[in-house]
Amino acid sequence: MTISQETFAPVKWEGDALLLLDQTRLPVETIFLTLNTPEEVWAAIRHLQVRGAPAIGMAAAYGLYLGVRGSQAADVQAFREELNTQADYLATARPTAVNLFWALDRVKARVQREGEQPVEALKAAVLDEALTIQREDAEVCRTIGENLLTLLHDGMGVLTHCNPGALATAAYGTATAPFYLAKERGWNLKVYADETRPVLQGARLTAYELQQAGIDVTLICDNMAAMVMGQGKVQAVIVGTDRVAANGDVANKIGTYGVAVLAKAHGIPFYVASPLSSIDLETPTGADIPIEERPAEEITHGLGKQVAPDGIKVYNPAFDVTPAAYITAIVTETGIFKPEEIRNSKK
Ligand SMILES: CSC[C@H]1O[C@H](OP(=O)(O)O)[C@H](O)[C@@H]1O
Repeated sequence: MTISQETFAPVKWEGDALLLLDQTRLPVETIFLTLNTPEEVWAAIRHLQVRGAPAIGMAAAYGLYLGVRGSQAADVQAFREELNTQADYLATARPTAVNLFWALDRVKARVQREGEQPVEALKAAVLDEALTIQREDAEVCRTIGENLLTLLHDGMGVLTHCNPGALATAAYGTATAPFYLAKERGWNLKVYADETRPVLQGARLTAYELQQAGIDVTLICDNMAAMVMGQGKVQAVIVGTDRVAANGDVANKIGTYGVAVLAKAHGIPFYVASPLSSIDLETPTGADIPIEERPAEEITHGLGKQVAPDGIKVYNPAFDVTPAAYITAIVTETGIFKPEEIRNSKK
């Protein structure tokens, strides 16, 4: 690998502050923000300065610590109430990626497990759990990559959508993890990255991180995916996810459903890379996944340039749901699963 995974770390706890790589500035500028309050973390998540399900969870966990590190709570109960208030606030940043809620719940459960400790010890436990979430995510993503590699071979063409990359995780990414591991093994996978309108995570982030790592990546417009598949350039599709429902339906960046239909039409396997932290067995089906709608300006003023008439009606769902029937397999750190059997991934 020509570049360290550290380069892409979306968030870093350094000293006594949260450093956040502002992903709205990539690929042209590499700007790190120092965040000191939960309000700043909330805004960074909402405005996609940090994005990607695992990275959102990590940022929220650190945001929770920023919210309680100054607590003057007189006892454990009062501290827990403050913690819950901050968690409830951070949980309103974005609705679809279950990792946001998973991470907040995990920190709260850690404090619950600590029992009757001095408040200062509980604060330390909050930070420790946030650090642990980030540390574990890197290993989870590498394992997902190793499991995905068993489905691929040297020289394959693989299409991906949005940025399920190192920038969305602690390292390696989920769907991009096999690309990095293949590079380490000397394989030459040919990656086709959908630009992913309207926010262009594929063009701005996936193309950037894979190119920086010396991986063979070709950027295409979303409307070119069918042609690339029809030309036989793609032998597999791998995408990330923001939430997997109990029946194997998958919420992911808008446009994923269309790619899955195209893959099926071309007889191309469609894999979803998902850490267990993105699998939500409490959500029965894809129809129950809240889909975030984002500002019209993301479409009418793409990257600041007006491209549509004033006052035009806009529909801007940030995610769609791919039915389990279009998914060949969901690949987690615990193995490779048929979507309808995703419950087994957590056994
Ligand atoms: C590995 S999770 C990445 C996931 O998150 C992206 O959405 P957003 O950029 O809006 O946070 C997209 O759905 C990716 O697949």
